[in-house]
Amino acid sequence: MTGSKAGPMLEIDRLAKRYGDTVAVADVSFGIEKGEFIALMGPSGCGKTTTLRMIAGLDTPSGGEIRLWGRRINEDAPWEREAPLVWQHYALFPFLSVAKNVEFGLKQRGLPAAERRRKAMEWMERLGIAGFAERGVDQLSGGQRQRVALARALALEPEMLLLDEPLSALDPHLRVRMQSELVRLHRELGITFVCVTHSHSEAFAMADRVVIMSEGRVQQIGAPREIYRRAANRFVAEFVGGNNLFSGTAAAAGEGLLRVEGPFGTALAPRPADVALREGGEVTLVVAADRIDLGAARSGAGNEIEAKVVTLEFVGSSVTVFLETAGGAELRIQRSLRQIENTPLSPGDAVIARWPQDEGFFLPA
Ligand SMILES: Nc1ncnc2c1ncn2[C@@H]1O[C@H](COP(=O)(O)OP(=O)(O)OP(=O)(O)O)[C@@H](O)[C@H]1O
Repeated sequence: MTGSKAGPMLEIDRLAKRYGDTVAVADVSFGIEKGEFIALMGPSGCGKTTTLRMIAGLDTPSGGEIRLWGRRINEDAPWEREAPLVWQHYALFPFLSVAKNVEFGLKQRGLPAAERRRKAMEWMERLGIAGFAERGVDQLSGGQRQRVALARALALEPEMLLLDEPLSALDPHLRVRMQSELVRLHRELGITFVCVTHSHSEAFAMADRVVIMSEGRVQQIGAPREIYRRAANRFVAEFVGGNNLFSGTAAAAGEGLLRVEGPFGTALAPRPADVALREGGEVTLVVAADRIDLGAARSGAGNEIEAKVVTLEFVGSSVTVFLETAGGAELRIQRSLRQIENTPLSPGDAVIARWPQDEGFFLPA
């Protein structure tokens, strides 16, 4: 093994990929630590799959560098890479048994038959598919096939596992179960996982850090909580959902606070120290929908906005209440079903939306 083991395991440095006139990846840089679970997320066409394919060695970058333990690997074929990067998807061999599928990569590596079988059995047991070892993969359910694909990838004992939309073919119930199985495997094995997904819930439930991409660029990298609670820009604030974006004019309000006035009303929030927001300029205040409370009357504390209930949307045990302010701005509030049951609401009701000043933050100008 060459290269130093200090610093990130994998470095993506100003990576770019063009197909003719199409820019699939414009300029992407980030590092991955050994043992991390990273999710690449973004809207369709943002370049996440292309980024993963370049890490896997299935596509050659047009610009920039990929370094594994400090060594450039741009031109290395997948099988030449010091750490085998495993592409995990659904493509199993339908004419081979489960065991033969799991053994496949080991056979290619020239492992003796007895050792292949032993290793394959170990992984099949670990993933709960040993009982189907001799069955054809076409006789398995979606979830069982997914486990075969995982066992086949993990039998190679890779340093890094690359997963491309690993759960998208499963039904919602199974998806949630496999999601926690992937998290458990990751924790037990200590292998680095890099997963591409378009699903917020998947990325935020599984990953240590999420990389949010748009138009071939990274918009934000951070722990799920960090991204939810403090979006770096408008794209992320809108993409992750669950946020209110209030636009208006800024005015100083003393004591490190900035006031914003707009169609939504008036609110105060901490004046950002690191961002140049001009008084009298246009600013956008972000307030998470689950941080806003509802009341029947003003209390005189924090930010309070008068509004009318427009509609309520029920999803599982969570409710989104859509409100309209006197100035015609939309405001959304997220509550649990239980909270709503305690104070029933109907369209047309007049309410006060309130939140503490330090729950809001301004987007960079
Ligand atoms: N082989 C190719 N030839 C030409 N254009 C390509 C090729 N592969 C990808 N692209 C283009 O590059 C852009 C990024 O594609 P990519 O597959 O990386 O996006 P993505 O974020 O994974 O999207 P999705 O979630 O839809 O899979 C898209 O505009 C796509 O059409």
